[in-house]
Amino acid sequence: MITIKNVSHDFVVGKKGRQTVIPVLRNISMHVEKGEIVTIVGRSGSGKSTLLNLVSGFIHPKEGEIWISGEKVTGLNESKFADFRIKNLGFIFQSFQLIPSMTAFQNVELPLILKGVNEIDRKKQTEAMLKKVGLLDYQDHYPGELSGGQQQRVSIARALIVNPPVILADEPTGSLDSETERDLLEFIVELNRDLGITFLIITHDDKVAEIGHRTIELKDGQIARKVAAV
Ligand SMILES: Nc1ncnc2c1ncn2[C@@H]1O[C@H](COP(=O)(O)OP(=O)(O)OP(=O)(O)O)[C@@H](O)[C@H]1O
Repeated sequence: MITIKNVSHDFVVGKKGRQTVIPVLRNISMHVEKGEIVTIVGRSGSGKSTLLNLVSGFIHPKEGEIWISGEKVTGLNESKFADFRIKNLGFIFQSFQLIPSMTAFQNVELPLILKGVNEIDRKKQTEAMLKKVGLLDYQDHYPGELSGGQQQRVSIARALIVNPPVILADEPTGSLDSETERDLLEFIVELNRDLGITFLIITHDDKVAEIGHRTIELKDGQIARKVAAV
């Protein structure tokens, strides 16, 4: 489902003439099977977010190739990647990334507008998705009028609305209390089991790492070890 082949990446920082190269990822190769939950752990600065940003196409690897759903995404230009993203990838972020001036309904509906779905179908699909995450009664609430767990559910509904085969999550429970975190992790496991969605999740949190069928540790930009789940 996701194949990362010999990917290396560095950032160049500083003013012209005094630039420094920061090597971040070195020769990473890994594969995520369809229907797997793979969690990526590692200390702060080990390159987790950089790896996720590369898979998401927000940055491009200096070396190596990334394949998603059988398509080589390395080398796609911005507009082709945007098109690929809307069809294939859903995102869950620690900070939810909801649009504050839009209601829960409008936030969830947005990817359908980008995809060109007509208004009647959008309403049907958005309401069905809000029902699925238990928030139909909150559809007219703005993000600021929802709890952290409810906001994260809106962001999951927004990720799911286009039926992506893959969801990429960056510290998905980082802003939640432990009870809400447990609910959300159960929900992710359910989505994986019932809908076969593949998850690639980066986290600091052992409870999140535990839901992975496999956990991969990054250390200084390299894969340190692969741990099979019990
Ligand atoms: N846009 C950027 N420009 C320059 N350096 C960057 C950039 N993004 C990340 N880095 C550097 O790359 C290294 C890895 O960062 P990254 O955010 O991938 O680590 P991480 O494992 O996700 O850390 P954390 O757990 O703290 O989020 C760090 O040294 C960071 O300073």
